[in-house]
Amino acid sequence: MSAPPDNDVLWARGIVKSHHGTPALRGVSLGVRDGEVLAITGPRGSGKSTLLGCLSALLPVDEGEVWFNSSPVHTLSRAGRERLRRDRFGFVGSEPHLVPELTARENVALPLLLAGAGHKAAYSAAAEWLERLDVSECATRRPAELVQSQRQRIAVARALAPLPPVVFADDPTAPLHREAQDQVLRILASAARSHQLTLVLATHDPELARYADRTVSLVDGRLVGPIAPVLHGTAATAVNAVAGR
Ligand SMILES: Nc1ncnc2c1ncn2[C@@H]1O[C@H](COP(=O)(O)OP(=O)(O)OP(=O)(O)O)[C@@H](O)[C@H]1O
Repeated sequence: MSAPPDNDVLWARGIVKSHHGTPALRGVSLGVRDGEVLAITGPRGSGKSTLLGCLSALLPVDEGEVWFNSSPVHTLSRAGRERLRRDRFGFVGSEPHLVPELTARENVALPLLLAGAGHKAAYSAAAEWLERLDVSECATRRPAELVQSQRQRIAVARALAPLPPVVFADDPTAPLHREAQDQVLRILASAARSHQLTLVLATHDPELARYADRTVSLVDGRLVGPIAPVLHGTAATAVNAVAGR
């Protein structure tokens, strides 16, 4: 087994994954560099969510390897994967799953409090992120009192507030209209860049991939197109250089 390159925060090789016998990934190899904003595009059903799930330790792979910071993820137990997700990863899905009993500010402060932050620091960070996401006015309201697009902005604030090393975003702008999509993606990408977070963004809309440093495309469970899977090793250095990687 060869070790992943040092500057890749995530590294996957030959991932195969099926859902109840339906193949979703058919041998995906990919490296994500530390601090990179990477977009994974592809049509509906091409395997984007499954790839994000495998990279973010939500789903165990059927075959292949996934590494995070040079440590294997594919060999972790379920509890180990859960710990990794809780401690190191942030996640924004296409539906905002907020705690209904908590206000917006409490929802955003929650991961910080669980990570051991003091009450004052957690609440002031939460207020700051709500402001950045343009939903300060929602701070003391509960999810049921808000519209879907406000809830989604709060979910984005909650994912970013603890500044996890890697944020996974699976079609995060699905509930938003076009202008808000651009604003939220701009905030996600700029927060990632200013805090040196790695952002892995899945979207079926190639337009939205313009916020990324690099885009890879999935079709039918395979990486395709002009942007090939990231290769490593001496022989690959020239190929990657030509491809601007
Ligand atoms: N829980 C599941 N059970 C059965 N099949 C599934 C499941 N999740 C995904 N699939 C199938 O796996 C394949 C890849 O799905 P996946 O959701 O990863 O694609 P996607 O590119 O993210 O699609 P979308 O853009 O619609 O979210 C599809 O054929 C899909 O129907």
